[in-house]
Amino acid sequence: MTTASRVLVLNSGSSSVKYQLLDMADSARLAAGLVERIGEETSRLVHEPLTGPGAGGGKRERLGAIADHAAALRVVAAELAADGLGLDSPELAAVGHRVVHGGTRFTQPTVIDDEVLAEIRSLIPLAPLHNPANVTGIEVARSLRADLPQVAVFDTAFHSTMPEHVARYAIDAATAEKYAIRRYGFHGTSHAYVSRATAALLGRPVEDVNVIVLHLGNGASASAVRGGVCVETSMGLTPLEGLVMGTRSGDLDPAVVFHLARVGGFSVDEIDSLLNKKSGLLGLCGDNDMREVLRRAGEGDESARLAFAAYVHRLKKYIGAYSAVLGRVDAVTFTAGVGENAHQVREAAVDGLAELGLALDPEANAVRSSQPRLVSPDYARVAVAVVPTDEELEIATQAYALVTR
Ligand SMILES: Nc1ncnc2c1ncn2[C@@H]1O[C@H](COP(=O)(O)OP(=O)(O)O)[C@@H](O)[C@H]1O
Ligand SMILES: CC(=O)OP(=O)(O)O
Ligand SMILES: [Mg+2]
Repeated sequence: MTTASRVLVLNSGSSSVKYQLLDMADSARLAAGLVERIGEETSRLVHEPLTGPGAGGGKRERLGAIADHAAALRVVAAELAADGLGLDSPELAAVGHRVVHGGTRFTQPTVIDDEVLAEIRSLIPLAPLHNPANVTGIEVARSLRADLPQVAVFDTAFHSTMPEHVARYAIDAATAEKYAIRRYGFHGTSHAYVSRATAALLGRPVEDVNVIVLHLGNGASASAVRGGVCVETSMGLTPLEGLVMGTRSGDLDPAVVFHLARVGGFSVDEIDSLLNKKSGLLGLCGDNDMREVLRRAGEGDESARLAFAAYVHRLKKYIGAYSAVLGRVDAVTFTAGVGENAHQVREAAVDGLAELGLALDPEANAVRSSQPRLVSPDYARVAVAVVPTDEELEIATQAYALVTR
């Protein structure tokens, strides 16, 4: 039995790496940071040691080009080492990796060996913005510390409980089977963590609570969770389906793709890039950051107002749809960058849904806080909650449970 109780979590996104070092003996955060704008001239690292000699000194920032994820991870390792928290530490029990796509095979946290890594690599076509960065994270961590267990925690895992008739697309069954075409769902560690935290906030057992979770970050997804079990989610084969996102379209008529190809002469790659990188809020108004959209909309900018209205309309549709899926809803919970911070989005999404039992307390909704909280009045049949997500803590918890089992 090992006494090592620390877990380093790497959450690699398409152009960023978020990381945390946690001590699972008491769930304490020992260091945290972020590298963003990887691949650009203006890359930025923010590192905060929360223990050891560097603690108390606040955040350290480094600016300057970081070419790719491998370079970013080396910089992260060096920052941690500078505080005596490097990968060579004997107190490390594991590295936990967020892996976005786990396909049909990975529905549980998994210790990574060569074969598992090859399988994660083979899923790159289903998550081209995410899985390559996840693979790089695993390779770099292994190269720095070969003896340490590396654990993959999959975004798709929490959604693997969706019933077959929810997960299947209504297309030819043999074709779907041959190409593994079905709805997988993403942001699962966040939906799992936030749905549990919502039950705790309501003071009720998870088994008794039905929650609609709205994870609104750069990528955005909704899920319907019945008694702690996911029964429906808005993302599908890839993280493109569903809500309007920062740069992704979410739902559209698939014939848009044929039309662009036949009439517009677009290649498949060009359409992929259009829908994943140049759509959503960015496509509608030229800005993908909700802060900027809100600022411009507040100044009367028409395209920003349109983008906001389209974003909120899609949210409302999913709240309505998932109310029908669940039958009884106890809470609607907002999380991630937009959900936790943009009170205007929460207000507009819930507006007009009194018949579904939803109402907001405007004063509570306007309060800025990093704590889980209710923003609905006591009389509301359905609670509206804001719960900060913590994918890193959830990944560390799952990874640590696996390696100490
Ligand atoms: N104060 C704020 N008001 C509105 N939106 C915000 C605020 N802070 C962050 N955001 C939004 O949150 C998004 C990032 O969310 P986050 O959950 O960190 O995303 P990801 O993990 O996908 O990178 C930003 O693009 C921005 O639009
Ligand atoms: C799966 C997904 O969309 O992740 P992110 O929001 O980090 O881009
Ligand atoms: Mg995220």
